[in-house]
Amino acid sequence: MSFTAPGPERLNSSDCRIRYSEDKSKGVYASQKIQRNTVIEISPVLFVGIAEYEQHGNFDALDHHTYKWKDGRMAVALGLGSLFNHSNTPNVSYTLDPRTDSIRYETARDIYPDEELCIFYDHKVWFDPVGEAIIAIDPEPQAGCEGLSTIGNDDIDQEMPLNTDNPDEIVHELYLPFKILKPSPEEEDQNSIRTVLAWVVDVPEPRHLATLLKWLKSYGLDDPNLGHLKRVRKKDDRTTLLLSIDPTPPQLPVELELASPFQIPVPSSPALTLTSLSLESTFWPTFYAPKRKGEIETWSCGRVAWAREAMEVVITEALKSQSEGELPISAYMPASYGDEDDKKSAVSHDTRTSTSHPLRHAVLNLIRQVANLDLGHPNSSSENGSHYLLTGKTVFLSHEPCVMCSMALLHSRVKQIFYLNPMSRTGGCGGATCLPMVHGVNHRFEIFIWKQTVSKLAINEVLDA
Ligand SMILES: C[S@@+](CC[C@H](N)C(=O)[O-])C[C@H]1O[C@@H](n2cnc3c(N)ncnc32)[C@H](O)[C@@H]1O
Repeated sequence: MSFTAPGPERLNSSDCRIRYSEDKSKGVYASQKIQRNTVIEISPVLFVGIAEYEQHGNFDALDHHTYKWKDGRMAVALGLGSLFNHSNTPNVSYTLDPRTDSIRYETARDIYPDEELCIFYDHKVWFDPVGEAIIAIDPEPQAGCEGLSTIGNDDIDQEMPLNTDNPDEIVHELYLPFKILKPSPEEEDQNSIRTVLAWVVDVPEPRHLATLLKWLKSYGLDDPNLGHLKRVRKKDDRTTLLLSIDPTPPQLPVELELASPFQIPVPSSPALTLTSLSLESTFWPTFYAPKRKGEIETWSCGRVAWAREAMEVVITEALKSQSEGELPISAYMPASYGDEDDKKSAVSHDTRTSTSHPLRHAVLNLIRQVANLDLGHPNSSSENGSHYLLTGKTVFLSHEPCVMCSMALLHSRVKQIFYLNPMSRTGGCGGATCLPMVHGVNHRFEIFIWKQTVSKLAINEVLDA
């Protein structure tokens, strides 16, 4: 029997062919250009019951061609379905259709003649994948194939090959190499509204308002920190003007013969939801800015490539740390994507072992390093601790930060963090707790969890990372 016999000429309407390669044996290839989102194959499936599979399927060649169906049965895809090879950057997505007991394969991008058509099996595969260029694959090969990743609906996560020709092309959330931890909407009540004390004054004569508004401006009291609040409140025939949030009362123009200003609590930020709008407006009329809440920024190919590169640095640095006798934990703050003026970057390791100091975590070392960088800068300001601030920056981490480090990141005003290995027992960003989402903290940052964990960097799960 020949293992290099060409497959049949025309297999389906998309004219896909079977070809052989030394590394992967059979695979599916395009023989002409295929547009993105084209259904190239619908494979009916044959089912193998769980008991039957455990007795037989587990041990024969079919094991390499089975899909785990959502009800636990194993499914053998007929047609081309069993011949798609795996890629971490697949160009074909697949969905299981329980109504018709079939699997539908669709191109995730434009395909060119002679390109191999690959699907994404799972983050852990049981063989050494050939031709992968992206970050370290979990090296633990599994004894047998336990089926391709469990699929049961359309929400399978897949990575899309990045379009290097067009770095601005938006990558669909489904194809991102990371998950976005979305905060659940906060329960809002009167007590959850954050307020500051502001000076206000009653203005019995509405004609004085214009004079007072001009006066506020000339005295520099048109504070941008009050931009989320309306200047005037009209309630029950009473007109009140917002003056300032300074600790001392402003000196009002005497000729207007106004009563003394007084202090009241006003919301410290704009209303992000309609509920908070009505709650905040009971304190003082507030502007509604719904877009700012939980707004998830879009990810372009260029930005995803930047994040991948940063994760590669994190892995390399964590392994370096390990080779130096430390824990394999690292943190990396790259220059911000798309900001040519931002050159600030820093990388750090966990140094608990060499320093015999329990607080020398990678994150704390990173923040300390940034502080040192900034203190050495001629324009640095150490006022209010601002020299250690990571405002607007992204930090990439080999592990989910512990509660202490999560709090330090929160204080540092970091914009977002990415981490590889979750720490379910000790993590402060989704594991044991999620500090940026705790009620009452004064800053929130976005959390992105890389879909692929790296077992080479595994540490004891009760350790603080
Ligand atoms: C569903 S089959 C795919 C078709 C298979 N190549 C064949 O000739 O029958 C899965 C098997 O293909 C091989 N394979 C799939 N993707 C591969 C990859 N990226 N690198 C190496 N081998 C791969 C592995 O041996 C795996 O068990």
